[in-house]
Amino acid sequence: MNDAELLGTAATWALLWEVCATPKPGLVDRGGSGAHDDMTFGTFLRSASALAPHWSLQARIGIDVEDPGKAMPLLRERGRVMEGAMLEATGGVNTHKGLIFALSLLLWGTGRLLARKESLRGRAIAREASRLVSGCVRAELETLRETPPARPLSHGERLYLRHGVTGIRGEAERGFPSLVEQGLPTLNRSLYDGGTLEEAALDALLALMESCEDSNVIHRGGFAFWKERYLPLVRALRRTHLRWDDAKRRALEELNERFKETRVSPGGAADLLACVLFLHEVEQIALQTSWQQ
Ligand SMILES: CC(C)(COP(=O)(O)OP(=O)(O)OC[C@H]1O[C@@H](n2cnc3c(N)ncnc32)[C@H](O[C@H]2O[C@H](COP(=O)(O)OP(=O)(O)OP(=O)(O)O)[C@@H](O)[C@H]2O)[C@@H]1O)[C@@H](O)C(=O)NCCC(=O)NCCS
Ligand SMILES: Nc1ncnc2[nH]cnc12
Repeated sequence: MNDAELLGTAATWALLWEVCATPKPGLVDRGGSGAHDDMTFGTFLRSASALAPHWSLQARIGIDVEDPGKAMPLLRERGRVMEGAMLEATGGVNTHKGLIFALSLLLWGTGRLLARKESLRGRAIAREASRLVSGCVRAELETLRETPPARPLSHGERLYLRHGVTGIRGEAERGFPSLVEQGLPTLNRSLYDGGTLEEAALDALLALMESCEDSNVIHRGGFAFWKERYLPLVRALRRTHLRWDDAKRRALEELNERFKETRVSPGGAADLLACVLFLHEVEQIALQTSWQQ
């Protein structure tokens, strides 16, 4: 396998682990469909399979194309092909749209560092990736105030205009702070403490739920719900259950039941979890190959 193919495999591995990790509150996992009535575990496997051949091409752009201004249109073009493949595989359901965007940026960042023979640490990859989207909150969201488009606004765009929520764009532009300051360190700490990869992934998911502006939760539950109910609930669960035991699993299952009733889905945090798993896998591969750690 060449470097781009190896990175593509790491991306698919991350998508599969994200959906397999169980129990996830409100999300699709091996136990069920959470708060979703239009997708199942099988839908995610189909989506991940359809996306699998494309990730190495995004990594290849990273290895070959140095200039972010030249790389971004190429990544977008491939991203649109990927969205088409996803929709075809899932019968029109949006399983991984946000992730196609975020992971394509990270694959480019990883490819760049590889080409420059620099250290492949998660933080460095995220910083590099953010160069692709510098100024995008202003360019894509703030300008909506001055020139509203004729088409319907996306959930993310509407939430920015109403509440200043920057969602995935803000996360990417700021160098993915939820990934590098919360998700990845939490995953590593949990593994260091003896947790399984699944337990560590669930710990990372909770950390991401508490730290990111999840436009999926906010659009489904409302801004006040997110700030006053959802965030305190997640914070309390994390503080009460520091270690893995039956009580912690039960608490996650109970939260899943609550989210199912209220249709709350932390889809943005799920996408970021796949990104954390990808960064973790890249760091692991770097330990075992000639890549710089
Ligand atoms: C920039 C794009 C990602 C497109 O943005 P768009 O404005 O079209 O979409 P958003 O509404 O902003 O949401 C994008 C998806 O990103 C995920 N997400 C949300 N918050 C975060 C976060 N804080 N960090 C990371 N990721 C986040 C989220 O994906 C999950 O939600 C899916 C379900 O979403 P959706 O269908 O909207 O929700 P439902 O409730 O199911 O819908 P209804 O049935 O009620 O309608 C779930 O599967 C997760 O994957 C958001 O959905 C990019 O795609 C794009 O257009 N790029 C082209 C332009 C570009 O490149 N711009 C550069 C910008 S920096
Ligand atoms: N496991 C999951 N469930 C629901 N939405 C998601 N978006 C990304 N992963 C997801």
